[in-house]
Amino acid sequence: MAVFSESELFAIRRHLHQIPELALKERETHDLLLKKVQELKQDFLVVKEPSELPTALLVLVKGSDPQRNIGYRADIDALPVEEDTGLPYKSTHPGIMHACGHDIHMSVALGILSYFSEKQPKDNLVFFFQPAEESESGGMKAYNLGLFTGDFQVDEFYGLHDKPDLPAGAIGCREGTLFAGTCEVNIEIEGKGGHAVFPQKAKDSVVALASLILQIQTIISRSIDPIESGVITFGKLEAGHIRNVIADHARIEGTIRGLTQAMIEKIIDRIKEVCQGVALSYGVKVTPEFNQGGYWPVENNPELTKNFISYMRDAEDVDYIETAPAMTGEDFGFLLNKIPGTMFWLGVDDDSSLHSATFTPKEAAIYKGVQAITGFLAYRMAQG
Ligand SMILES: CC(=O)N[C@@H](CCC[C@H](N)C(=O)O)C(=O)O
Repeated sequence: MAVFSESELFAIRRHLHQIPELALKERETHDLLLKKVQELKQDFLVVKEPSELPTALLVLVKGSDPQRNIGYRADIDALPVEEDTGLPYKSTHPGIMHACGHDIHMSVALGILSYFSEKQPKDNLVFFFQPAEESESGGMKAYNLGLFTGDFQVDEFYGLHDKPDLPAGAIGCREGTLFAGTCEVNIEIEGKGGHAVFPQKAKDSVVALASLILQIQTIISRSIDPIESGVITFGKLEAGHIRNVIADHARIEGTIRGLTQAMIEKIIDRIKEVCQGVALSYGVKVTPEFNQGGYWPVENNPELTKNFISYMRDAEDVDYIETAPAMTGEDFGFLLNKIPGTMFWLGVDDDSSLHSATFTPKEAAIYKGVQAITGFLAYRMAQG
């Protein structure tokens, strides 16, 4: 029954780090978050555990004289990455790791929540611990299930992502687009198998696939305006069974990135055309499939973001850094399309990048983040 101290937040973060879980399976994480919320003073708190999205957790902090409901979102899922940090508190779940720093996001949110559980806010605050940011569009699911209605309605939303190339605790932001929109792309190739030495009798899906990948990569260099830019990465490839049988089937899985929805749509259209061309050239069937879900470009609301930046820039204890747009994606983009708000970065100072097995964010960022954001929320509420 007190505000979590810096050392308590470190302990919470380490515990969360040890129990990473994949999208929509964040049961242990949910239970730990709930336990921590239950340790707080309950006078102003209302907890919602939606059965339709069972690993999500919403906590309302009732304001003393509410003019609006301010939302704060922290994502809670982890990635299928085998941790290689050597940390004494490393993941205890084989093959799964908080390699995107959502353990930091959750700890910061708990720190802010604990502060306002003791010091009642003026406005209502809605904390949303969101499952499934890395895949499965948890933010979109929550919105479409109507979780932000009634007492949990949100008028403006804020949320952060950690950033390894900013100093620990620094706040980064920009007006306009902060994160790219993303779209998952899977492509199946159906050819005809046969003996390795009779290629003329087969339709080789591996050769078609090799050509397809190289041609698709030219979309970025040849089909789009270099000033606007985009990314296509295939991170997974499957084909064949053995060296001396021509593979009848191949499949690739990738991700498309663009800073505008128009760019994503342009890349999708060109991929479809290239698939048709490869199908003709190699006599194979090529079937692309696209899934954008809730990973829309993260577009910060102009007024709210100007206000956020103005506070962070002027605040004495905040190291504010203007950042460029990033090609990372975030399903907070969907929520910000429905509810105005601001996404921003929290520096965690590490040489390893997000999603790497050695990613080791600096814990010093947690408390600095809590202080900067509680300061901002108090300022925002005082604006009337
Ligand atoms: C912050 C971050 O790293 N987010 C992920 C989101 C991935 C969304 C989607 N499933 C995709 O891969 O296209 C990212 O990879 O940027």
